[in-house]
Amino acid sequence: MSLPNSLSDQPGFGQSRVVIERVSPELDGGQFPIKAIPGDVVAVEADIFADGHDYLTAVLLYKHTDDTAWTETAMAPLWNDRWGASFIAEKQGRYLYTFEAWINHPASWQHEIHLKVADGQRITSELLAGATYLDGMVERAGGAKAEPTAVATKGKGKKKAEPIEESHDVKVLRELAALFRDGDRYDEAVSVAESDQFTFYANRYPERKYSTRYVHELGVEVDRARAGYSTWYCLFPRSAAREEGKHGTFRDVEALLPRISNMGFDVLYLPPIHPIGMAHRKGKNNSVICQPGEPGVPYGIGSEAGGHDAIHAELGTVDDFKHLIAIAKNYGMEIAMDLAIQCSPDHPWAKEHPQWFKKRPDGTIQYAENPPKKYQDIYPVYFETEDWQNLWEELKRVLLVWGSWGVRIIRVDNPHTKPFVFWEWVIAEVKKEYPDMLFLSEAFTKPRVMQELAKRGFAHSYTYYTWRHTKAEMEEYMTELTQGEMKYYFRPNFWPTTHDINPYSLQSGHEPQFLIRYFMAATLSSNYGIYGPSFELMEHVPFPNKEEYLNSEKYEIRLWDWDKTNKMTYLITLVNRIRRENVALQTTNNITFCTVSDDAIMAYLKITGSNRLLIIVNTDAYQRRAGMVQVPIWQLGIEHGQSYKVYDLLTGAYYTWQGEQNYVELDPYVLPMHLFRIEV
Ligand SMILES: O=P(O)(O)O[C@H]1O[C@H](CO)[C@@H](O[C@H]2O[C@H](CO)[C@@H](O)[C@H](O)[C@H]2O)[C@H](O)[C@H]1O
Repeated sequence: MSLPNSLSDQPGFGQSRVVIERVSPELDGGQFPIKAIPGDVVAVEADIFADGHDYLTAVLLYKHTDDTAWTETAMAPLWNDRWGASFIAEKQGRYLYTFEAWINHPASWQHEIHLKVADGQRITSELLAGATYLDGMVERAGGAKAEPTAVATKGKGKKKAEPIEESHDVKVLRELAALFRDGDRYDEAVSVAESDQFTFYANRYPERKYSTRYVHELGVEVDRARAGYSTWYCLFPRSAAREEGKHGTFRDVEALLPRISNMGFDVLYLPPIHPIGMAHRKGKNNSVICQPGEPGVPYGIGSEAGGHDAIHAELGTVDDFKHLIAIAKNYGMEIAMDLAIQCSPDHPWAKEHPQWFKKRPDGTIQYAENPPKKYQDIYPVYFETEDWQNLWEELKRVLLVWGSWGVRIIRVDNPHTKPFVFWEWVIAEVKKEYPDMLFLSEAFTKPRVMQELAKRGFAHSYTYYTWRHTKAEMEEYMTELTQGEMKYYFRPNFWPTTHDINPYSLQSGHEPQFLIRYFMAATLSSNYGIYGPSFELMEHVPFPNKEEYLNSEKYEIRLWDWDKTNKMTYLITLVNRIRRENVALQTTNNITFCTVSDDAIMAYLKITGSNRLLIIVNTDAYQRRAGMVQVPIWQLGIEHGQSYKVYDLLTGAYYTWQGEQNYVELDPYVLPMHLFRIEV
């Protein structure tokens, strides 16, 4: 908008008195969309005010980008010039929303006459002003102007206008205007002027000539439901065989699907499945020397057999992979692929597009690093290459090939070492072809960088959950994720461990600690995942002095005991079932922490509609803890002194509680958690 001293010739510029600002949500001045899933209520607010004391009307306008017309909904004043409204993002895709507001002169007029009449003043002149408002309403209701009743026709003198069938509203409004002008019916006119009928018509046919339209049209990116609620299981397909020393195949993975689906997982994430290079191939335990026969790291992508659009032959063929995707679908599961933009020196790109790799002055290429980690078996791709357009197009092509195989979820390895603008472009491009595609950002880095990736289009993001342990840390982190601006665009995906991270907190192998870490991930966040067989078996032996696993299957084929069941597999299966049956666990931001007298017991309410859960966990894996939980009964519609039942969905136990303060005791060696459904 130009400055006032430029005396803009924009129509209405000098007459628009309403200001619209401090819109929420609005990300970075409208640069990025907020996120939703179909059916979400998008609640918005703005400061809307004008000079003087006039009454205002404000509307929220929204539309799906497939629609041409905007839908309008009235905004309600909240407090101190803050206004609010909401709409439902019904379908997938992009919605836009903005605001418009204007001075509601008839409402201001009506308010003033109320005061004058109450003060005993006569309002004859005011009624005439009211009549002109009604004339305006007549016009906007589709009625012809009151005067003149004849129209001029060029060259033929005056001709009588054809009588037009007027609408009910027009007739009523004309009658009211006549009434306001009829000095003999003063009392009747005053009563109409003060009536709801007048308010109704003033709102139905508003004068919007000098309205203010908000400067931005803001976006809502609506992803499919799995963006909001998903349960991930990671496995290396080459370790899916049931025979020592045998390379696993996609068919072996298919054989595991019934088990993984019975445990309640709906996304099966596979680390890279492409040919693995020979040059600088790594050996067992991250050794830079590879012994003959060692399989290398799946992230060392590319060989003579192909690159990112090829499949590692020992796993199967493209058709086998498509078959796996189809069978997984029968079990209600999706396969997520891993995008790692890097190349073994043997990758076809290294030979065909040497300009995509940065050469050092001596002509060699520096291997990739994520300090302090060294990835000596791969070249990083050089995004500052002069040939960047072709590089981007090739990466997009790869993703479209994966889409053509039926893949609709992609976990992206280290996205934070590639330009943000690339992600924004490629995600949008791929979604044009495959609107269902979801991207998970595996960025363990600075907060601002993680946030920016989410804003640019990643549907899910890895988080710091893995390193948040105490009740205080957990509450603080959850508050940051769910109460501030991040709640609009950053969907956390909680992982207690990953194939890269064997956290110090779990290296003791202490079972209660594993159970607690699992349970919190699955109940704090609607999206969570586990590094499958390793986590189930509570694998914990570290590579010395590192947060990594000894004998990691990143470097070797492992034989897992897929038949093993234990307390962890039991808890996982049960909690995943509870997550499916309780909608309150299918959203992350519906959380309220409760005060507990013990500093290790954490309690949180999760409420969606009538589904009300109270989750209590002892974060101290070594000691029995007890304390009083303060239940915010006012949020639950429970009266002081009223008793209510809490039903533990984990154990089947019922407790009768009363009022706000209730006693809990949790022994980590028995079961360090409650998952209560509140029944009033
Ligand atoms: O850097 P991160 O900790 O986020 O880990 C991710 O990226 C790594 C590089 O792709 C990847 O590392 C693994 O693959 C490398 C290339 O083959 C190899 O040199 C590393 O030793 C191995 O850990 C890691 O698995 C991935 O999740």
